[in-house]
Amino acid sequence: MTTSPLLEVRGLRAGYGASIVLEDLGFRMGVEAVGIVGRNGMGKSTLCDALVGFLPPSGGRVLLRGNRIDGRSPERIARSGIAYVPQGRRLFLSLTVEEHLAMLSRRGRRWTPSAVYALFPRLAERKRQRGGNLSGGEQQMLAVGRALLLDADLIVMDEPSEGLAPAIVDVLVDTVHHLVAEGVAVLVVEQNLRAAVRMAPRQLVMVSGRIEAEFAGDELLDRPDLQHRYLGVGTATAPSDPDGAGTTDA
Ligand SMILES: Nc1ncnc2c1ncn2[C@@H]1O[C@H](COP(=O)(O)OP(=O)(O)OP(=O)(O)O)[C@@H](O)[C@H]1O
Repeated sequence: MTTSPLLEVRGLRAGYGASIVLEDLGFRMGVEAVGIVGRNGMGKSTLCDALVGFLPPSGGRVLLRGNRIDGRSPERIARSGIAYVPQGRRLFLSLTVEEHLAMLSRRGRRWTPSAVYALFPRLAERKRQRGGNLSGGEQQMLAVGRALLLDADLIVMDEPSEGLAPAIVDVLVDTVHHLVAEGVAVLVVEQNLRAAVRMAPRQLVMVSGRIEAEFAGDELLDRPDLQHRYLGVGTATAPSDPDGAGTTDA
């Protein structure tokens, strides 16, 4: 008997009005961390929005543990088991850390605000601070913590390392590994190739709205030719420049 993968995406098509962004996009993942990398404008954020129901797909299928979820509302998809940490974190600037967490906390769930504070002790210290007074790293921790309270099977993160100090990126990398060890899958869109490789042992490369290639481990980090081809990393970038090689920005 074959079991369904955690997430299976087949022939996905989505866009904005007449402009089709995702076309025949497919991949599968289990309880693991998978990175999505690619040049700007290839459709990575559109894929996140299509998976979580913010942008209903116009074709194809999204299956979570074998059940179709495409066409469901974002609320139903969240209840089905996919949580979203959107780009820019989208927190309430006037609500405190504990108010954010209390809003989503429900009796009987595995993830509680205390469990989130145990994972991110920094948030416990900042409990009474408003969203607008948190640092970028603290906001990202809160956005991840909020997603965890949904007890999701899969967390979709759109550019979580954006604008964060290296030490906070380390915390995020550890968090992703911790989640996978706890049975929570993570699909992470990253501009920062180095961060993507550290978070996820599989990276899928998006080109013009499709998954065009897949790489394992740090294969991409050692291949400036592939970085140039798939990620637009310039040939002018010295291979010894860790920041240049670490970003997928063109
Ligand atoms: N709300 C929108 N309305 C119309 N077009 C959009 C909208 N959002 C994105 N697009 C277009 O869809 C395409 C894919 O954008 P998307 O943001 O998904 O790419 P991306 O790979 O996430 O890039 P980036 O890293 O720059 O965010 C781009 O051509 C973009 O201009």
